[in-house]
Amino acid sequence: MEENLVEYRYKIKRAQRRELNGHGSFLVLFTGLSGSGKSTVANTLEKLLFELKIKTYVLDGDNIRRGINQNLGFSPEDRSENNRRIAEISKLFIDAGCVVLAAFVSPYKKDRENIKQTVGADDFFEVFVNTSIEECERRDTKGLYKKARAGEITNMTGISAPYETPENPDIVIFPAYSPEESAALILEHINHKLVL
Ligand SMILES: Nc1ncnc2c1ncn2[C@@H]1O[C@H](COP(=O)(O)OS(=O)(=O)O)[C@@H](OP(=O)(O)O)[C@H]1O
Ligand SMILES: Nc1ncnc2c1ncn2[C@@H]1O[C@H](COP(=O)(O)OP(=O)(O)O)[C@@H](O)[C@H]1O
Repeated sequence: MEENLVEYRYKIKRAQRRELNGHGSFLVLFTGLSGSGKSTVANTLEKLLFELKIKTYVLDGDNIRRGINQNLGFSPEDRSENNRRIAEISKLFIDAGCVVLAAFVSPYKKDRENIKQTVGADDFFEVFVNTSIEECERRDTKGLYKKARAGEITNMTGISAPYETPENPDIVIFPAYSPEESAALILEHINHKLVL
């Protein structure tokens, strides 16, 4: 990091923004294989929160990679950098008073740990979307698994790149739950974080 940088202390603080919004702000990180249901559940939860007049924002792997992270691929180093930037973006949104719903494969334990450290443990909630590789491959919503099996995609998580299962997620979601059930369950578990 550049050593001649001094943090400018903003006059309006995070606590004041939370007060203005009337609710807490934090990151809900959805991690799991491609096709596990991260985006579906994150967007279903956002709808529930939106209806409760909670200020939210969804950060989704595919979308972020089409914009700010378009220079990154799927090597372990690029995934780490992708996750690092997501953490920093989440931190800004949390500072702005929003509940951030981030849906990323985030396959490495170290990267998820770094995200937690960046936003702070109190402002971090980890959702493991525990859908098996077999089920994700059966869904193959984007045709990526087929391409990976054909050798057209390298570094495909679950096929030719690892997914390190979360050891201590705050909640685990299974495919037996409908997206609505999953969202409602997560809401129950994050409710206390919303209360100021
Ligand atoms: N090789 C490989 N492995 C995994 N995923 C791949 C790959 N290539 C492309 N995609 C698509 O990119 C999305 C995953 O990007 P993420 O930013 O979430 O991944 S990571 O956290 O940096 O590992 C992922 O989105 P989701 O399907 O929503 O998970 C895929 O659509
Ligand atoms: N119980 C479930 N929960 C979430 N998604 C499910 C479920 N059952 C089937 N699906 C389907 O699986 C797919 C998951 O895709 P998506 O949400 O984009 O996953 P990811 O963001 O993890 O890649 C969607 O087509 C969704 O409709």
